[in-house]
Amino acid sequence: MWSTAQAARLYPIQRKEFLENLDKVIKRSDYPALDVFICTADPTKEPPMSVVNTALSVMAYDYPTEKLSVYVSDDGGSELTLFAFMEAAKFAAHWLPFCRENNIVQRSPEAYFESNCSSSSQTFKIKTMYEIMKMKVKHVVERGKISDDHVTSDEERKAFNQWTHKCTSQNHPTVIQILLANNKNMDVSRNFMPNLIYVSREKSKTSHHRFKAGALNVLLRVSAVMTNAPIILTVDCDMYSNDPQTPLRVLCYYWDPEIRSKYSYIQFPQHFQGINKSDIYACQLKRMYQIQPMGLDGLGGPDNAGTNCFFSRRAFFGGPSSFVSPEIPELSPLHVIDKSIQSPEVLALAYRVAGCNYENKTSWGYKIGFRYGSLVEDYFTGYQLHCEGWMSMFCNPDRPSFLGHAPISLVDMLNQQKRWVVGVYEVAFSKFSPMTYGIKRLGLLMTLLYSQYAFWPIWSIPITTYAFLPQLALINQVCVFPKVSEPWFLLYIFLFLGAYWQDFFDFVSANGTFPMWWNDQRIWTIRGLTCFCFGSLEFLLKSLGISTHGFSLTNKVVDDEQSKRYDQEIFDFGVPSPMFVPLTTAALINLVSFTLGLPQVFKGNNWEGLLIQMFIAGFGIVNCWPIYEAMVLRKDNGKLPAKITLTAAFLTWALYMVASFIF
Ligand SMILES: O=c1ccn([C@@H]2O[C@H](COP(=O)(O)OP(=O)(O)O[C@H]3O[C@H](CO)[C@@H](O)[C@H](O)[C@H]3O)[C@@H](O)[C@H]2O)c(=O)[nH]1
Ligand SMILES: [Mn+2]
Repeated sequence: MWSTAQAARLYPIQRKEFLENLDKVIKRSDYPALDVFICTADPTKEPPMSVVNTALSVMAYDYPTEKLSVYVSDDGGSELTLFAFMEAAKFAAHWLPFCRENNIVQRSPEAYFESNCSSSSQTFKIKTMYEIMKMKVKHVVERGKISDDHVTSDEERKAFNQWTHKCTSQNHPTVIQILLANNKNMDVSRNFMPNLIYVSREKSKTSHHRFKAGALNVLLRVSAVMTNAPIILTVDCDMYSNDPQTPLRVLCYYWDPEIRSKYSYIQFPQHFQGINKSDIYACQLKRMYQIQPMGLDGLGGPDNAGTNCFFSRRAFFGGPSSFVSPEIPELSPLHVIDKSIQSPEVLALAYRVAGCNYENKTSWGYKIGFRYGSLVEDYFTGYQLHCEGWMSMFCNPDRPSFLGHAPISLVDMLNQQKRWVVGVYEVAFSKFSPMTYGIKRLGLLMTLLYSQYAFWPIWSIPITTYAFLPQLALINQVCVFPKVSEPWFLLYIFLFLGAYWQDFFDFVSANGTFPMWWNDQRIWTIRGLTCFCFGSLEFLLKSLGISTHGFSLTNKVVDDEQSKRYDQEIFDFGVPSPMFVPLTTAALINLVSFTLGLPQVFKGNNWEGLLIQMFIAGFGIVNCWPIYEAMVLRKDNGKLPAKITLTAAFLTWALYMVASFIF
């Protein structure tokens, strides 16, 4: 595991773009078109207003509006989301010129109004407008239906009539709604606005919808029919643009034909907003999102992170020198659009390609488009593109190009990463495993790095071993490590200090602080005992055909009490998740073994032999501190449920008995 990570240290790259030179090379009128894909899947878990903010922030890009189209995929198939977007389209007519005329850099309205924005009367007016929209959308979402007085035109009525009482999120026809067209709709300053298109693909119980990858493939096809831009940006609904010049940065690379013919995507990192000071859940994932991609960039390119990524459309249709043509010519990246997006033929074809049976007997998801077969469709797609011979790039400007929200409760974070575990195993143990398939196509170094992710969850084996074995042995006075006086002792000290120092150094060089790093290593041990174990088990059960699993959305709604605890840096256990059981058991075993070991060591009973074990148990205790607090000291709703504590106490006793029997 350690050696796979070393490849990322060999050729790290840090890039810089010189936007001021762009004008010397390209005229604004020659900019290539850009299609933006935004995914959302459930109006209750992903508040529509947050999706609206994502969309508004990219619609306000510093980019010619006639070249810009924003497609929103609503996998929840909800008229509430459509309603929110109808409101957003109206608000955009004010927001876009406001940003342009006042040179606003923060173009997500929510983030802008939260920051110390100017207090001019114009700002006040637009803020009021935003608040009214927000209230209206919130009200509609809370009630769960759209009352007649919210529908203002026949066109809107017609759109909502597509929902019948039979529609559910898993079973409904396609709805495609052009909310803004860049040759028709003008803002209040009489400039055209970008295209804004709502897409809810057809879903039926009888055909697999392939989660996010399926949604993105529908957008790939619908956008091919409507605008067919050569550049595609994918953004999740929990992110927003934090820099309106981001597409210009992309052009700095993309405009070079040499680069265009070799590179499939340019990945921007995920930076998060609202993380507490020492990032108690290590949600920034600094290593995965910021440190490693720089290293990968020097070897062949970063893996894909699902969001904040600019793709070349061509990359979805075979390798750089082996074009795979789609089943109908209208979907080809080479196809030239000669009709307006509102024309009936275009719409009819768009409806057809969004149908749930359209992909049957085609190459979509296998040779074309985003790839199916893994819950981490982003990792898998990026990997497949690299295997086909594409390269990719990592671009990390000083001002974060995108900002997003990370889960702020422990269980949300663990559930999210449990899904990732299942996803990476789906790749690791498939015919596409980096060890067998990747190695022939990627070379050794890239294979090592892809394997590092594919086999990421096997960390649970050493972590679980270290959490229990030395401690149980300590309780029974059995030494499992060399004595202080033996030369091997030094090896352990060297490995421990070396690994921790290297880890710390990496972290701090990526602008991390000591408390952040401390939490990062704590969460690493927690993962090993929770989501890594449970994800592996889930994957095993699935492989044996005993259970199935889906894409469990990461929760994006938080209650006030929870976010207050988060701001105070207090761990949130709250729900009785089975994942907490091994964690709490480990916490108790470490405590028990340390307490029982201490008097023995003081008495001088074999202290030389037990020192490392005492150290590990002590280290475990320090790391488990929030768990003890949550177990006994706290009274709030985030404390550890009594059920978990009791189960863990029983297991601790059982382990103790078994161990004394064995040792
Ligand atoms: O059936 C689905 C499921 C999810 N989504 C969308 O996928 C995105 C990511 O979902 P989220 O619940 O936020 O998952 P995260 O774990 O936070 O996302 C990370 O991991 C995913 C892979 O598991 C990647 O797709 C994401 O880009 C990456 O940020 C969201 O916009 C969802 O709306 C869909 O469109 N359809
Ligand atoms: Mn997310």
